[in-house]
Amino acid sequence: MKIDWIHLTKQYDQTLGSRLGLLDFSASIQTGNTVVLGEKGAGKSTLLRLTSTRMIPDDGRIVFTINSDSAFIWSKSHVRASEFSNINLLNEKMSYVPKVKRLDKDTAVEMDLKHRAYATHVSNPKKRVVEAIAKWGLAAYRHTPLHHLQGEVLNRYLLAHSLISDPLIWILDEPTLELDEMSTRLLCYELQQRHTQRITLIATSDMHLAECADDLILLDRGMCRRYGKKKLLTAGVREGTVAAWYKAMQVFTRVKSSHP
Ligand SMILES: Nc1ncnc2c1ncn2[C@@H]1O[C@H](COP(=O)(O)OP(=O)(O)OP(=O)(O)O)[C@@H](O)[C@H]1O
Repeated sequence: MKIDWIHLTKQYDQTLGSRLGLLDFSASIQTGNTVVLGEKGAGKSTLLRLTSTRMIPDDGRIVFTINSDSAFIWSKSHVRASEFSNINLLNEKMSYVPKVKRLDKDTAVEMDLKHRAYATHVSNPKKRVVEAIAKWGLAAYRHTPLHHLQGEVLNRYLLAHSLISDPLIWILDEPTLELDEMSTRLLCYELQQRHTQRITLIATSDMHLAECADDLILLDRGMCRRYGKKKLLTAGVREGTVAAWYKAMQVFTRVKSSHP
């Protein structure tokens, strides 16, 4: 299984000019945990939104290869009515957790998880929902309407919901922003369980979570600065950690931009 991003570009339209989301981004990832790093506005969320097919690239394409018989392409020219059923098939295999502060649905937590389980045709859906509620500490919120969820609980619900379908591709935008230590540990455990057979793409500024990476992508002002195996990239810094490597890259950027 792999994802290839090929010359991906996204520009946001604004009344006072346009803003660059991503520029000519090319990279390729295989099964494992890929962590996307970069400063504010570097393009992390843009890359995740495009990959989740919630947003259409202006240029370039994304190729999702599930196995030798199954591949999907996401590009401007593929967003034609005739191709939508294909993208729906891809979306059944993919879960995306965006950064959200509130949901505007009235459905109760348990009911919504059940809907997701039935809609994605998982085996033994009732058992799966019971397990998800227990695992993510949602028992006290089973009957709570989604629009009442916030902060920590909302984030745990989003993770539980996204995992119900056991997605082949899991996309997480800053998943630990509102998580406590215990839930963060649970997330890291989940990432370790998944990494041999599935793709997980995570944008984060949490260096503890970033250590769960197999691969790293570093974005800088919409462009790919570095990407590759975590082991190889972090071998270049004495501490051998993602945090130390990322800090070194930031210092290097500052020095470079002050001596153009
Ligand atoms: N909906 C939008 N409309 C206009 N510009 C946008 C929009 N979303 C993002 N941008 C701009 O695109 C660029 C990349 O934003 P993006 O959110 O992808 O970066 P990021 O690395 O995820 O940043 P952060 O860490 O702050 O979330 C930024 O300059 C941002 O202002």
